[in-house]
This record gives sequence, C-alpha cells and structure tokens, in this order.
Amino acid sequence: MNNLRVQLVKEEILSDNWYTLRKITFKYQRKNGVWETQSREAYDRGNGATILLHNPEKNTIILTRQFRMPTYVNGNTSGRLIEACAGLLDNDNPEDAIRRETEEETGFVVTNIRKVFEAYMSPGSVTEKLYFFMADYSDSTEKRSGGGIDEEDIDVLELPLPQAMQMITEGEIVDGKTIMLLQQLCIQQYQVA
Ligand SMILES: Nc1nc2c(ncn2[C@@H]2O[C@H](COP(=O)(O)OP(=O)(O)O[C@H]3O[C@H](CO)[C@@H](O)[C@H](O)[C@@H]3O)[C@@H](O)[C@H]2O)c(=O)[nH]1
Ligand SMILES: [Mg+2]
Repeated sequence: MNNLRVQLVKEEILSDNWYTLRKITFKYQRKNGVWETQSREAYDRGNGATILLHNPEKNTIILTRQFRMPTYVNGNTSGRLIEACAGLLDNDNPEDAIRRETEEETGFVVTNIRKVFEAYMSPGSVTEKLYFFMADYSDSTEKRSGGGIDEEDIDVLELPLPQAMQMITEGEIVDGKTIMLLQQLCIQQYQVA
C-alpha cells in the first residue's frame, strides 16, 4: 500500500466479534489536486479460494449447497445457496487451502488443481480477494465423506454442465463466484472446440 494520493489518518475497529469491521479515515487527493478527508468501512475476513470440479468424460460438475444467512435476510427465502466449493485461506497459500476445502466440503481428493484467476468480489465494502481454481475429477477419483466440518451442513451436487448453465438463467444459481467459474469452463470448452 503505497499511493501518493492517499494518506491514512485513523483506523477504528467497529466490530471484531467474528471477523473485523474497520472504519478507515483517510485523506484522498482528487484528480483536481484538492485533498479531502473521507472515511469508509471495510469488512476484513481474510482472503478466500474457490474451485469448480469437472468430469471431462461426463461433462458434469460438482457444486455444494448450504444455508447462507446473509442471503436469507436479502430475499433468498430458503436461505440455501448453490455454490462452488469455497473457503477462507486460514493462513494457507490459496492452492493448499482449496485442496483442504475441496476434501472437507465435497469429499473429493483432487490432484490436478489449476489456477484460473483472482478477483475482488465486493471491492466497495469487503477487503477479500478470492482465488479461483479448477480441477478434474472422474469416477475413480478418491472420495471421502465431505459435507463440511463443525456446524457446516453441506450437500454435494453433481450436475451436467448444460443443466447448471440453465440454472443460472432461471435464477436457481445466484452466487457470483459460481457463475464466474461455470462461465469460465464454458469459455474454455468453446476455445478448444
Ligand atoms: N459462528 C460464526 N461462524 C461464522 C460466522 N461467519 C462465518 N462463519 C462460518 O465460518 C465457516 C467458514 O467456512 P469456510 O468454508 O472457510 O468459508 P465460507 O464461508 O465457505 O467462505 C467462502 O465462501 C464465501 C462466500 O462466497 C467467500 O466469501 C469466502 O471467500 C470463501 O470462499 C462457515 O461455516 C461459516 O458459516 C460468524 O459470524 N459466526
Ligand atoms: Mg466453505
């Protein structure tokens, strides 16, 4: 963080009950050269990683479904959300973290993990950067129990890719990272076709 147009003035912790919500006051130099003082809240829950598992022989993919309270309070009447497997890095590097999360949430023990891209998912309010991966699985890939750890209560779904794309159109898949990964897989298939 070294931007000559920004000077940090003050950081206050508004909440650190689970993750950390800060109010950051800073001086920002506008394009016209004038310095002004602003403040912004930033929710810091660390960085995360997400992965789409794909079976190239069957053209199926693996997704998860779990209860997400923030969606429940914003229009998702069941609160259950279909998502690509994902988790917080918890001090691991992104590839190790997603290998761990894949096994905990889906049960699959994948070896050929490929990085796709990285993205800030909500840059006006959340500090998190998300690292995106893909990996292949097959009927012979080692599979453990999955379903998540602690309070997690995760369903594992195997769907044909065309069906998952249709579910985006019909509003049954409404999670940003999941839509990005499914579309990326379609782009890759189009490029090699
Ligand atoms: N008790 C408690 N638990 C919490 C709280 N907030 C989150 N958790 C729990 O902490 C666990 C974190 O599990 P992970 O698998 O590591 O993370 P995730 O919640 O799946 O997050 C992933 O998906 C997010 C949503 O797309 C991403 O934002 C994130 O980067 C990551 O990829 C989840 O079981 C979640 O319910 C809280 O305020 N209190
Ligand atoms: Mg998770």
